[in-house]
Amino acid sequence: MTENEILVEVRDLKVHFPITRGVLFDRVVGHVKAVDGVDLDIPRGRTYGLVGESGCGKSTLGRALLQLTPPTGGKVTFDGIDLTRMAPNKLRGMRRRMQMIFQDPMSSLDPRQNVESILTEGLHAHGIGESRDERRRIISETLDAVGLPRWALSRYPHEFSGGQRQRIGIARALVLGPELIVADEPVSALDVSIQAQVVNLLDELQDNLGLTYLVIAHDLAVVRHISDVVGVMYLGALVEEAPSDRLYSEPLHPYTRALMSAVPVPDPDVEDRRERILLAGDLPSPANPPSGCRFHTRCPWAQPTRCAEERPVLRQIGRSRVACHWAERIASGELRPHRVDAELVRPADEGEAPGVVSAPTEPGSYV
Ligand SMILES: Nc1ncnc2c1ncn2[C@@H]1O[C@H](COP(=O)(O)OP(=O)(O)OP(=O)(O)O)[C@@H](O)[C@H]1O
Repeated sequence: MTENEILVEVRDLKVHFPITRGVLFDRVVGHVKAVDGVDLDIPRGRTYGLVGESGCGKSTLGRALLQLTPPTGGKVTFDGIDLTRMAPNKLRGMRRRMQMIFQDPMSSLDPRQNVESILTEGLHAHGIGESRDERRRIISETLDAVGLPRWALSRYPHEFSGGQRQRIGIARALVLGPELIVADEPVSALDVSIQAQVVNLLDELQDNLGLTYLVIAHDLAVVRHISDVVGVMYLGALVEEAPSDRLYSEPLHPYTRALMSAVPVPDPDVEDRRERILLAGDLPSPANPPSGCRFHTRCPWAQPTRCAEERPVLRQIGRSRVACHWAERIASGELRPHRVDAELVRPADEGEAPGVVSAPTEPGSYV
């Protein structure tokens, strides 16, 4: 493996779901542009975190990357192989190398199958293991790797706690020896106390097995600790992508700043003074996205020129890629946030400091 070898390359990926109407015959009356032109790279052995509010297209992107949802356009290359042009039978063979972990292990595990049967099923489907003994060995090693005891094999999913069920879900993916794992909200159904254990397990498995992850989460804290690079999605497109430390210390896109400002800081002094940006209004419909920059209808920094007409491309600014026409001038403080159907409030002790925009929406409703 070479340093920074790209395992997954996504180019101009689009997934548009048709909206149909009609009594006798379905007519296509529009499209939900769930993913609408995404470019990203995931280096081998690294973790790409994908964040954004509900409905912005994260899951659809993850599924399209694995070709579980057929893309409408664009290209996904895995280890140099173009998956979007692959015949279905060849793609089935590739699935072994690319696995998915789901949010709710209870609904993704068949309650009628015991753990042994759940794990053996994948081995059979992909013709892994020459003999029964060989398959048993693979399964035992996988159980050890995810920290489940041997007696788990004869038990059924409902006999386990949420955290253990997620370990079964991870084992089911791992038993096939994948290189890439797409984890869609892997811990959001778990108690906070259990979340860290599962995140640590994913981390440890990556170190031991050289796995590559795409971790999808609406919770910025989950993604922060596990990701090398984080991409922020809004209405089907990436608005910012940066190394994890950089994104959290210096968010450049107004939407990223809004997301970050919703995360509480443990230090009470910093917490009192930190910028809070509550976005106005709801997420527009992906069937009818705003013109120009999709975020301009909610952006506290939207300008009278360009924003409503010209769709910004992701462009490199320092170590980040940002899709905002004004990112540099916002970062320097030259452009100030203004009222967008929202009330501008300044922290009492900060005078002319950047404004805090409060909106008549539920706090936290956008993350
Ligand atoms: N099979 C489908 N048919 C039609 N529309 C779909 C389909 N799957 C997803 N969508 C729509 O595509 C958009 C993106 O959905 P997606 O589930 O990818 O978002 P998300 O960011 O993962 O949200 P969540 O965290 O709530 O799952 C939504 O508007 C959703 O309603």
